[in-house]
Amino acid sequence: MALIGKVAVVTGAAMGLGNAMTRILLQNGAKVVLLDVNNTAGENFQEALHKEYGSEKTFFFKCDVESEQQIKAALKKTTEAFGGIDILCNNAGILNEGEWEKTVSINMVALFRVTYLALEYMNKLNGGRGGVIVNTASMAGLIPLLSCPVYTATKHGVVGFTRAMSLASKASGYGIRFNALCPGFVQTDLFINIPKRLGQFSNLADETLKLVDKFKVLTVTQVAESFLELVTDETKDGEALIVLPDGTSYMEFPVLC
Ligand SMILES: NC(=O)C1=CN([C@@H]2O[C@H](COP(=O)(O)OP(=O)(O)OC[C@H]3O[C@@H](n4cnc5c(N)ncnc54)[C@H](O)[C@@H]3O)[C@@H](O)[C@H]2O)C=CC1
Ligand SMILES: CCCCCC(=O)/C=C/C=C\C/C=C\C/C=C\CCCC(=O)O
Repeated sequence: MALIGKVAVVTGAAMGLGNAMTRILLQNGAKVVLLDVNNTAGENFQEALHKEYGSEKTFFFKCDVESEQQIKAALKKTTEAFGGIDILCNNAGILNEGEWEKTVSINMVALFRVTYLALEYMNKLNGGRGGVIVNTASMAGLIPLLSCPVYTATKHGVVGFTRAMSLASKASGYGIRFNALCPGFVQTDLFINIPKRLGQFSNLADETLKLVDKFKVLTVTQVAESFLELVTDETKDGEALIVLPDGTSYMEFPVLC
């Protein structure tokens, strides 16, 4: 799928992985709508992008993915400004075992809601152009992370949702591919703050650091390059792409029927 002229929406776009996804989409010719709850970081990033790519290629909306009203408004304005949506990157996420209900709300409930609301514009059955949805899961969506049971559960939920939506899309004719991105540890604010966010599992911080030593840490640029494959390669649908410093691989799931 060539990205020239395509319209992408990225949640959690202001910082970390979302920032790198936005950059790689722009570098490949897409227009990008940035959604983020952090207004200052979003406006600063938009200003930088306007200088680099011109003001026609991006715009930023302050949008909390937990708010149905704010998502609806952002998607409506995106379609009015750019004529449709071809790519959705559900990337906003947090890790906070202390505030575990909020972790479920942002990582899973909001991701489902943004997807359903975006389908109203993207689904070919609704007059949309089809396209691709990439959900940011994690290695913790495939393997349990001992210090983060709720984060692990949300990321397993994202992988399951992605795979089921892929099947629903194929069976119904939405014209939309669904893929999950499953990186290991990535050098971002979320990663840096892990020791402060383990809640009742803070006694397991050292065990977590051992895992970091074992898996090593990715840069956001490395992950964005793998993300691009899920967006552009039309053969990838219902996939979970593992991204680690020593390489990438597609998860092989059991086939029971
Ligand atoms: N950093 C890591 O080691 C890994 C991160 N991930 C996942 O990658 C995604 C991005 O995380 P990072 O870039 O590391 O984190 P980050 O903390 O650097 O960036 C997250 C961005 O999401 C935004 N955000 C948070 N809550 C939001 C909300 N309610 N509405 C809208 N925007 C919101 C933040 O303002 C921020 O700009 C998350 O889903 C995370 O679970 C997956 C694997 C590893
Ligand atoms: C500690 C929070 C990390 C949050 C960021 C994130 O999503 C990163 C996850 C990266 C990898 C870790 C996930 C699972 C690995 C856990 C155990 C593996 C043990 C099995 C083994 O082969 O040794």
